[in-house]
Amino acid sequence: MSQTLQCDVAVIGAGTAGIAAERAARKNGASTLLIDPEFNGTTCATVGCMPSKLVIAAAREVVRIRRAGLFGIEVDGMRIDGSAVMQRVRAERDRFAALTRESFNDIPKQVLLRARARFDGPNILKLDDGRRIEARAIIIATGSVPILPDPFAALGDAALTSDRVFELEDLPKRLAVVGSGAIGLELAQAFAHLGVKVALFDKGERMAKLRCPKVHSRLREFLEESLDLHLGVDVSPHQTREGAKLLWRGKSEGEAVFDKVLVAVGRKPMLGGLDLEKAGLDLDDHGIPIHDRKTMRCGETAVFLAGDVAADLPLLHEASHDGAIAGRNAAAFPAPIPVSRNTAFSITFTEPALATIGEAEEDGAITGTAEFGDQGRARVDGVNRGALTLYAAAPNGRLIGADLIAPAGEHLAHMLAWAIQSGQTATQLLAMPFYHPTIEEGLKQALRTICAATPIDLPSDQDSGTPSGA
Ligand SMILES: Cc1cc2nc3c(=O)[nH]c(=O)nc-3n(C[C@H](O)[C@H](O)[C@H](O)COP(=O)(O)OP(=O)(O)OC[C@H]3O[C@@H](n4cnc5c(N)ncnc54)[C@H](O)[C@@H]3O)c2cc1C
Ligand SMILES: NC(=O)c1ccc[n+]([C@@H]2O[C@H](COP(=O)([O-])OP(=O)(O)OC[C@H]3O[C@@H](n4cnc5c(N)ncnc54)[C@H](O)[C@@H]3O)[C@@H](O)[C@H]2O)c1
Repeated sequence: MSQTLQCDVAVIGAGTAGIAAERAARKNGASTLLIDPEFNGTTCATVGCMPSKLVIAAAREVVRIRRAGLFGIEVDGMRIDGSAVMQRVRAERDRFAALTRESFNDIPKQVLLRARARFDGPNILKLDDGRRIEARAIIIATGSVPILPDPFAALGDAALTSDRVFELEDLPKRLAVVGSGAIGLELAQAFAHLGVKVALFDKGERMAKLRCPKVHSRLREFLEESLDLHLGVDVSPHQTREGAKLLWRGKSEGEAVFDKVLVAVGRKPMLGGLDLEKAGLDLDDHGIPIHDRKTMRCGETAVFLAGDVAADLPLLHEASHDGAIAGRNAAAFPAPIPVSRNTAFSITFTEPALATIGEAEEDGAITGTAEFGDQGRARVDGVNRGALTLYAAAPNGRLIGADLIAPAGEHLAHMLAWAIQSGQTATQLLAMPFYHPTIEEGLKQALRTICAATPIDLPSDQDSGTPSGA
């Protein structure tokens, strides 16, 4: 007879969300089980955030070296050793992945079950090693996987997804990137800066869900400095003796042959093989269990979601927050405690960084814009390019969102997300200290435009002028 294990909370998937969920449930007094077939490290460490940022870090050094001439510094004989670049990416990536695996040592041994789980009833899981689990509550934290449409899969080894791209032994000579979401933008531009001949394609005309046309057109301009960009096109791939041939039709037409094609057309929640129909869950039109983001609970059931599988905001910090919420609420089942969620924001690590924060649309929203061409500190550092649009609510100028592509963009994005979450108005932000000369001073222009559109005066003890180069 198969062994049956019992626990308060069973967590399926030991990624960022699952680890956080198990930890939160155990901290809240629940007996837990954490199930994963691999315990191989998270998507973030192995094939996601960290290896992609390692490629970008190498590319950033190239950009800096190329910029040195601006300061009167000539760097002769720069040579990019593609194999060394990719070796460092993998070595550092492996270190991050090993650290994640080591963190499993902090979890009591009996909690970890190396197996693949599926539902056998609303509170019952069946493992592929024959064991069964009866749990008071179950958290699904199985992540997401890259989408690889059949015509691209037919390219065989020439087709890459983010799961395989970091395994490249060397930089390809010609790379097509299909999809201009976060993965496509980051990797297309980074590989282009590393000397790869890159073409980036998207069937849509708006990249990275940007709302501000001005910020979008600056992104376009910056990308086109190093790669060929084709938006609004249908791409069809063909395998030829010379390599992978792509034909595209739509807003532009053409064909070209590439050594590799990075397919970055989105990720799908990993729900296949879970036998969800046995869990008694209501699904939405995309097959995702309907859940409440404030509790991560699925309807009135004892099942919770956490991380990419929930398909809300497939980002690392959201996965770990989902996990903490789901874990605590699964432990407290059947009395979950709703929480309010953080201001949504995403940063795409292009050069310069791109960010969308909060909301753009609201009745009577006021906008304020800033450009970085003449911004003091940005000019000093030779990074004076970019645009920023702030969105604020009428009538008092409370900040609700922003789109930006700007120097120090990731830091500006954090500051703005924190200001938005704490309900600050443009006037209140302007009353904060701004050091000089910094890129943060570049915000003043946009904040002042918003203040001017509200009935609330600028703080009377504040100078409304601009120090030299601010
Ligand atoms: C290339 C790339 C770059 C990224 N860059 C960033 C970034 O810069 N910043 C950012 O915020 N986000 C980034 N992300 C997104 C981020 O990596 C994800 O949002 C996050 O890793 C999701 O974590 P998760 O716990 O939901 O999933 P995962 O870490 O994938 O964990 C899911 C786990 O579930 C297990 N599992 C699946 N099915 C079963 C089953 N039936 N039984 C048991 N276990 C199962 C899997 O083995 C896996 O261990 C990036 C993603 C990619 C792909
Ligand atoms: N910096 C970061 O935070 C970061 C970095 C990388 C990934 N991520 C996460 O990973 C998720 C997945 O990233 P992604 O870039 O794969 O997906 P995405 O959903 O963000 O973008 C996919 C893009 O592919 C396009 N597309 C879809 N089908 C196509 C086709 N057949 N031909 C041409 N274009 C097509 C879409 O129009 C879209 O622009 C992101 O949503 C993000 O949450 C985050």
